[in-house]
Amino acid sequence: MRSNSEEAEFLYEPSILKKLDFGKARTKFEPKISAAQPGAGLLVRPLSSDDYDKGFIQLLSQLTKGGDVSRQDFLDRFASMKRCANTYYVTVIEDTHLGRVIGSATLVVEQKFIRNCALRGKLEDVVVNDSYRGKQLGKLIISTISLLAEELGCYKISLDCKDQLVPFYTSLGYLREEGNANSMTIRF
Ligand SMILES: CC(=O)SCCNC(=O)CCNC(=O)[C@H](O)C(C)(C)COP(=O)(O)OP(=O)(O)OC[C@H]1O[C@@H](n2cnc3c(N)ncnc32)[C@H](O)[C@@H]1OP(=O)(O)O
Repeated sequence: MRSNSEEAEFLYEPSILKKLDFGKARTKFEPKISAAQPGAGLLVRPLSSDDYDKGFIQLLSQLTKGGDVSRQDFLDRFASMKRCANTYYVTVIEDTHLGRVIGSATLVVEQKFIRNCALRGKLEDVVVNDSYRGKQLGKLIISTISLLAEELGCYKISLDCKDQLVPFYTSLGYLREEGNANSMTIRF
């Protein structure tokens, strides 16, 4: 499970992304793209331990407060996520010409006892670099995560988002279920 760079490693096995059937995606791509064929100069892959140097943390700062994450902080968190096997699927889009991470989203797979020890997916931390927006890459990374959740056997996937993004996620198959669409929070 090595990435391109000699010592770098992927967070999870990349081959699973090639298996995803974009014929089952809940949106249309025009022109057609998929995780296996995202377009010239782009690569959809798991987060790699060398992505600190490819601008991953700067990308996340376009989503929310990134904070002052050092290379060691990044590597420690990467290793900690990797130890939680089959749980964290941080997935990125790389501009391979520039060697920069320009999109990211995370699937968290929660293990449950209910529903015969089911798995539930959560979509987290979706972001596309602002100079790459409007080119279907948001749709691509979210569809990748949704199909990955299905491939891994999750019985559902859900997300929290701001009101203004509801139409966007609705166009990707996410629904506000009647009587069950509240997200509640305590902030610390
Ligand atoms: C669960 C979470 O993580 S919620 C947090 C989501 N992330 C953010 O808000 C971070 C900042 N925003 C971004 O990174 C991007 O704007 C994203 C990820 C929301 C969308 O990325 P893009 O690459 O621009 O999306 P993409 O090109 O696939 O857009 C697809 C469609 O959604 C629409 N869309 C994109 N952003 C928005 C938005 N904020 N509100 C409503 N519609 C939107 C586009 O107009 C487009 O519509 P079209 O197909 O009819 O032309």
